[in-house]
Amino acid sequence: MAHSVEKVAVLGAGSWGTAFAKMVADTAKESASGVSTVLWGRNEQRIADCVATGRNEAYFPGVALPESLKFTADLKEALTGADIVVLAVPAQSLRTQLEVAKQWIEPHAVMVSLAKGLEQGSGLRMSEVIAEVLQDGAASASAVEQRICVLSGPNLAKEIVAEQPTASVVAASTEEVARRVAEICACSYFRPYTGTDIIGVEIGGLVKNVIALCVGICEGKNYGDNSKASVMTRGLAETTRLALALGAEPATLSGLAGMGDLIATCSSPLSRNHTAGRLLAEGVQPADLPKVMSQTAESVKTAPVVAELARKHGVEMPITEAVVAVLSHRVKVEDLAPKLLGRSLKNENASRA
Ligand SMILES: NC(=O)c1ccc[n+]([C@@H]2O[C@H](COP(=O)([O-])OP(=O)(O)OC[C@H]3O[C@@H](n4cnc5c(N)ncnc54)[C@H](O)[C@@H]3O)[C@@H](O)[C@H]2O)c1
Ligand SMILES: O=P(O)(O)OC[C@H](O)CO
Repeated sequence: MAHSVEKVAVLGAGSWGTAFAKMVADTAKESASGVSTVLWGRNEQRIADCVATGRNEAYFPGVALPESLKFTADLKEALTGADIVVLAVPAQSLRTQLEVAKQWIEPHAVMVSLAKGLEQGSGLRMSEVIAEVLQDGAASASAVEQRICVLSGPNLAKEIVAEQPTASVVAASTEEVARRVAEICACSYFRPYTGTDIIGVEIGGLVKNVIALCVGICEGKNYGDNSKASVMTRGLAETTRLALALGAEPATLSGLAGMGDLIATCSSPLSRNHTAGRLLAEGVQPADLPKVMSQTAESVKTAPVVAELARKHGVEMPITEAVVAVLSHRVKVEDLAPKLLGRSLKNENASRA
């Protein structure tokens, strides 16, 4: 018997966590559902400022957050009684954060991953990391897996905070769970579609970051729209190859979590992955990116993990490999295009699947 949703906890008070929490609180208000929303952040001073001002100035200066949205730096308080837990911390922090949080997570709580990355070391997708951490002697693997959900799509947080119309995909192992999550965020400016292709949704979201970094390099080198469209299209082809090899459904990759997110991220100056590529082309060293940018660009750490996963499954991913070569100083940004264009000629559709 499914629990009704009374409380949603969002963990991670960065850009996407704040935007998502606002959306859940707005949805509750519009639908008069009575769902309460709490946003947890680890930085006590920042959370105290959010409580005092009703804004998260570090991420969205001047934006008033809903009055009903609660803020806390106390993880136990955030998680106690939460029917849905939304994980909005970067991919490489998720396992550590969840290990600490799991003692207070309700046994029935649905877990929603918002992160778009693969874990370094294990090569696992975020849904797999969550399953690994939450499984213990008490819960069967399938019972835990049924509670795991992912949400991904063309969702630039700054546009969502400005309440610009946006769509996305929520995937879980059953439509019923995906729908429960969709219902907490389906508001006047956000339309979540549901599905069961967790692999396709996750791979679409995390590989597009790598492709966006490559498009950012094109932009920084002042290449025009032909170059960018070529990288995006062939980027989608290699994303699809990897996703299908891992068991995804082809339609997911031409949907919101695949092509949709690729278009948004590769086209937008708001994208941190796109920005990271542009900065590399302008001469910033890969190791200096975190210092120069104050926010997370997941592709920098995820690209080598994607390349490794692809090699393991015998999938060719030339753009990803080229990005990894740039990030590891094996190829200069100037040599990226010759490296990609100089490969042996092939039929466009031959290696799609
Ligand atoms: N920003 C967006 O537009 C957007 C949209 C969709 C998906 N995403 C994805 O969401 C994830 C988070 O991105 P973001 O944009 O919110 O990043 P961000 O850099 O804006 O914020 C990340 C937050 O997580 C916190 N954090 C880092 N490590 C932590 C830890 N161990 N414990 C607790 N908190 C920790 C940071 O302090 C920061 O507040 C990424 O995987 C990103 O790809 C972002
Ligand atoms: O800013 P980025 O590059 O992390 O992209 C944000 C979202 O993933 C876009 O959907």
